[in-house]
Amino acid sequence: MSPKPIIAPSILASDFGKLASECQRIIGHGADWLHIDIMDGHFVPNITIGAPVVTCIRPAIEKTADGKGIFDCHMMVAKPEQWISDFAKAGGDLYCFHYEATENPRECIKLVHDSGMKAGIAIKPDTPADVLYSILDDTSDPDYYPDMVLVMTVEPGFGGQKFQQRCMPKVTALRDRYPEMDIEVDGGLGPSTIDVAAEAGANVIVAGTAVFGAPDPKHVISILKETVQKNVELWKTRSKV
Ligand SMILES: O=C(CO)[C@@H](O)[C@H](O)COP(=O)(O)O
Repeated sequence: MSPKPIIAPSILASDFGKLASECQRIIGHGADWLHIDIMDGHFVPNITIGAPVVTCIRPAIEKTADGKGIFDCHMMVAKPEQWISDFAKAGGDLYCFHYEATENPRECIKLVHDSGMKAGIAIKPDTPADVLYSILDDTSDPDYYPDMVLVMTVEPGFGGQKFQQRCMPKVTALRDRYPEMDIEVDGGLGPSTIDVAAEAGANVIVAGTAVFGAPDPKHVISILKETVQKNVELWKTRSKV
């Protein structure tokens, strides 16, 4: 099955003073998922929110059968294994941890699946994509297989940074090798950078500043989604060449 376009605005760019209504507003504008940036001050030099805040916003967002309202928790934390059960209880749907933060990524995927959440695995801009190949090539046990890969396009830690185009060859390599995988990109994405990200092969688009800061977020979300959609056929042709 072809990956579908998924737009996941990062709530880091929202007004935290009215977080629940900000989440509702952006879902109302057509966002598919909410990307929730969890930072612990250790893995990255910044602190954001934890599971109690996720618990508070969960009742405000309905999850629908077609996959809207998913809480995509990006765990920029030093010990990803430690928070799995808290985020599962809080209503997280997808728990995306960093490859660089754990000694045993396969075991971490299994623990996330055991908690009832989907598992994502993220790499920072300087981490090569091929570190993931042994995990992604081994389809023998779905418990140990990630549901999504996240290629960071900025150094994790802060919103509002410049998109790093140098990360695109990793997205292309992953898309060509894993045509059905959900591949997320995160950092500096918006109407001016979506073309290269979508052409490379990203289908899950995180955008914070570009969506929450836009006068017309609905328009921005539709540009992002349509651009991914236009590229889905291109990826198929490319991977056959
Ligand atoms: O994980 C991060 C930053 O660490 C991202 O989710 C950013 O928060 C995205 O924000 P923009 O670059 O779109 O403003």
